Amino acid sequence: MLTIMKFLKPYRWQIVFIILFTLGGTTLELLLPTLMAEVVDVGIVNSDLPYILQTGGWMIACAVLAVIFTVAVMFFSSKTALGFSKDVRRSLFTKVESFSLQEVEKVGTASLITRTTNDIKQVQDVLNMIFNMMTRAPLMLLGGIILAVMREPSLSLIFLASLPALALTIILISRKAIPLFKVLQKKTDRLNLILRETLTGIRVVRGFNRVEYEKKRFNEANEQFRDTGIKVNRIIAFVFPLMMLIMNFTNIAIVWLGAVRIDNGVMQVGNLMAFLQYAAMILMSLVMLSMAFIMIPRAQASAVRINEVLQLSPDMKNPDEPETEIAAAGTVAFQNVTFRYNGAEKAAVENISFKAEAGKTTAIIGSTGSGKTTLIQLIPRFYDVESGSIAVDGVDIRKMSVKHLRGKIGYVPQRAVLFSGTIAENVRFGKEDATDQEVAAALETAQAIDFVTEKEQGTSTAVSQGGGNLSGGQKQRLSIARALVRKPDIYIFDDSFSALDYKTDAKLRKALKEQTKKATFIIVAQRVNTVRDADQIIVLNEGKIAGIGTHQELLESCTIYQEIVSSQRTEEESA
Ligand SMILES: Nc1ncnc2c1ncn2[C@@H]1O[C@H](COP(=O)(O)OP(=O)(O)OP(=O)(O)O)[C@@H](O)[C@H]1O
Repeated sequence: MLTIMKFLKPYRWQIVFIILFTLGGTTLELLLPTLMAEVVDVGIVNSDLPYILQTGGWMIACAVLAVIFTVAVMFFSSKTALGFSKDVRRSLFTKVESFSLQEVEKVGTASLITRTTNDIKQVQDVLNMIFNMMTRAPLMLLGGIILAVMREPSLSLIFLASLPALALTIILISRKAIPLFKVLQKKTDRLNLILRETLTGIRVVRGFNRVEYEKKRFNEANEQFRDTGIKVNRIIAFVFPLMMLIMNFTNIAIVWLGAVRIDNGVMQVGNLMAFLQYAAMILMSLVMLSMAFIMIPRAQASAVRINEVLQLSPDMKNPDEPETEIAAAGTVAFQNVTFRYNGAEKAAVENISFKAEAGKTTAIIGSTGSGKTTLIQLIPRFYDVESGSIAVDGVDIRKMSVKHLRGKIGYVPQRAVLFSGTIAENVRFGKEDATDQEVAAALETAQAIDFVTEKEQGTSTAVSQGGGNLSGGQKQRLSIARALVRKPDIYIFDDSFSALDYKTDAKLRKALKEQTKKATFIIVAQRVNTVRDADQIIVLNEGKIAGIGTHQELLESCTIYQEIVSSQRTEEESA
C-alpha cells in the first residue's frame, strides 16, 4: 500500500489543505459541547438571556464554519483520490504496453483489466475515506478524551472498560475479513474472464448452442462472487451493532454515574450533557477508525495486485545505447534461434538459422502448431529469443531500440485486428500522417479498393468494434493495407491470405511484388500455391527446420514438403 502512495506526491499541497481544514473543522466541533455546557450551567442556571444568546450565536457560527470546512475537506479529498487513481491507471497502462506478450500472458488479460479498473477503484475509495476520516477520527478521539478527562476525570474511567472492548472487536473482525478481500478480488477476475470470453466468442457460443452452458458458467462465477461478498458483508454487518451496543452501554453508565454525582452535588447538568457528547465523539471516532481498519485491508489486497504489475520488470529491455544499422535494407538473419513459451517443456522453435534477404520472398510452411507464427513473432520482439540471435541488417535486434525495429516492419497478423473508427483511420494506424493518396494506393495494392469504393462513404465508412461489419477477407485486406501504407523495409505476413479466394490471393501477391521490390518479404502460408514462387521456402516441422530451398529443390529433397504438396493436391483433386 505504501509503495503505491508515491503517486500522491503531486497532490501534497491538496493533502496539506485537507489536514488543515480537518484540523479547523474538528476543533470547532470539539468546542460545541463546551459552549453548550456554558449555556446550561451559566446561562440557564443564572437565567442570563444575553449570555445564552451570545454563546448560542457562537455555537451557530462554529457549526456553520465546521460545515464549510467539512465540505472543503470532501472536495479536496475527492479531487485528490480521483487524480491519484487517474495517475495510477495511466502508469499501469503504460507499464502493460511495455510488457512482452509473455508477461501479458503471465498476469492474464482479464486480471489486467480488473487491476486497472476495479482494484484501482478500491484504493481510490479507501483513499477518499482516509482523507475524510483518518485525520478527523484520531483528532476527535484525542480531543474528545482530553476534554472529557478535563471535565470529569472520575467519570472518564468508564472509557477504560469500553475502549478496549471496542478495540478488541475491531481487531477480531478485521482478522476475519482480510483474507476474504483477497478472495473477492480473485472472484472479480474470474467474472471478468468469463464475460470477456463469452462476449468475444459470442458467435461461436451461439453457433454451437452453448448459451446455456455459458450462462451456467457465468452464474457459477457470479454466485461464488456473491457468496464471498455475503461472507464479507456478514462480518462487517457485525461491526455496527456491536459498536452501538458498546456505545449504548457506555452512555448508560455515564448517565447513571453522572446522575449519582449530580445528586451528590459534585457535578452540574451541563457538564454531564457535554461529557455525553464528548463520549459520543470518542466512540464515533472509534467507529470511523474501525471502518478504516476494515476497508484498508481491502484496498491493501488491491494495492498489492496493482504493485505486482507496476513492479514486474519487463523481460524485454530496450538497450541504453541502441545501435543503428548502417545499410537499411531489411535483411533478417536467424542464427541458431531457440524459443520456449512460459512454463512449456518443449521449445516452440529450436535451432533455427536462415537469412531472409532484401528484395526476396522467404516463405514459411509447415503443419499447424509447427511454430510458424512463433518464429515470425520473434522478429518484432513480441517475444525474446531464449538462445541464439536475430539480426536485422547485421545488428542484433536486442541492441536496437524497439521503436526503431518495429518502425522497419509491416506486420500482418494471422487474425486481422481492426479498431473502431473509419476505414481510413484503420489504414493510417500503419502511418499516422499518410495522405489520402497513400491510403488509396495501399488499399489498391491490398486489393481492397473495389469494396471500399463500393461503400457509400468510401474510406470514411465506419468500422465497428473488431471489424464486425466486414467480411473475413475484407478485414484481412485492410490489415494488409495498414502494413503497406508505412512502406517498411520488412513485410511479415502471417498466413494473411487464408481468407482470400485463389484469384484475389494471386492478384494481391502480384501487386505486392510490383509495389515492394526492394523490401524483405517473409510470409507464412498454408497453401503451396501461395509459396511456390518464393525465393526460398522454409519447411518447419515440430519447431525445427525440415528443409530450405526453392519449390523445385524441396520437391526433390524434402519429404515433409513433398507430403504437404501431395496432401494439397489430393485435396484439390477431391474438391
Ligand atoms: N502464447 C502461447 N503460449 C504457450 N504456447 C504457445 C503459445 N502460442 C503457441 N504456443 C505453442 O507453440 C507451438 C507453435 O505454435 P505456433 O502458433 O507458432 O504454430 P503455427 O505453426 O503458427 O500454427 P498454425 O499454423 O496453426 O497457426 C504450438 O505447440 C503451440 O501450442
